Amino acid sequence: MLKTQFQEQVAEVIKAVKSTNPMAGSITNSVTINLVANAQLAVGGSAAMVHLPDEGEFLAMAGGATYINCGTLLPIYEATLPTVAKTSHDAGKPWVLDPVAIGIGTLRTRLLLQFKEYKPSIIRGNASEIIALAGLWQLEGGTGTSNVRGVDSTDAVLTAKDAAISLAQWTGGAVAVSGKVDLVTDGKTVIHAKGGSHFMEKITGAGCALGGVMAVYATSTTPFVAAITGTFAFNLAGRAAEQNAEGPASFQVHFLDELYKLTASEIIDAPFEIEEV
Ligand SMILES: Nc1ncnc2c1ncn2[C@@H]1O[C@H](COP(=O)(O)OP(=O)(O)O)[C@@H](O)[C@H]1O
Ligand SMILES: Cc1ncsc1CCOP(=O)(O)O
Ligand SMILES: [Mg+2]
Repeated sequence: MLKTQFQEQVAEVIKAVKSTNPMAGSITNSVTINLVANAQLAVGGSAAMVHLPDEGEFLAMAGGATYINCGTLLPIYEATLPTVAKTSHDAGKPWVLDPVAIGIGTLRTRLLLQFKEYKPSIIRGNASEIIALAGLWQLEGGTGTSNVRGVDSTDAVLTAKDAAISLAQWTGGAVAVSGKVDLVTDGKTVIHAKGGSHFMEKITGAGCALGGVMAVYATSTTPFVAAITGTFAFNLAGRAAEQNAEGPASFQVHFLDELYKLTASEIIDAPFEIEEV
């Protein structure tokens, strides 16, 4: 696809979400739940966070897409997460997976393994998480969880390229690897997108919020375009927020303002390169 065709589709979904206020429900971690909801609202979406299986199922059917983030697991999630993933998959509804902290504990490993058959429409993670998920699913480019050190990446984004491509080819959706330069792929085309801010590594939840925002965009376009749109929005808003930030706390405040202010005509300024696989 041509660069201008991506830009047109990204501008379209930015406009559509602002005018339709689509709902994307989330089952997400207790550390960053508030930032996720605020980021979803800032771009024009509607947020709803739940923990229980029947409530998750309800949101999956009522909303346009669902976000699952396994950051802080509790025993109830053993029932909730597979129910929501299966409901979304069987209903043909898009769902976004953030495999936060893959490798910690047996429940997380079991759930992430189970998600393979429910084919998340978008998988979003940092490089270490994407490599580890491909490893868990026994796909090319994946390895064990040896480089996962909690929730932060110890790998460079480009080292996760093969893992991202094989995950996308398995799901038929999109995979986004975040970092200084982000990589988004649908298994055929790879987008390399620049921008953002070093402050995004100094606040917790930039990645979680990005997954939640991708779910909002996934209500209104293809998984690949939704993942690209979220990535561009965060790169532009992060870059702009840094101009007025004195540290991580003021950065987070400015970041939400910049996400809110971002328009369809500005998003076409997001810098990116296209690579065909
Ligand atoms: N050093 C950086 N420079 C610019 N943007 C960054 C940097 N690190 C992360 N980001 C941005 O922060 C967001 C979250 O990415 P990341 O920090 O990799 O996720 P996670 O929080 O899951 O580890 C993405 O939008 C990414 O582009
Ligand atoms: C710190 C932490 N611990 C468990 S989940 C979580 C949040 C991780 O958020 P992000 O990956 O977006 O920085
Ligand atoms: Mg993360």
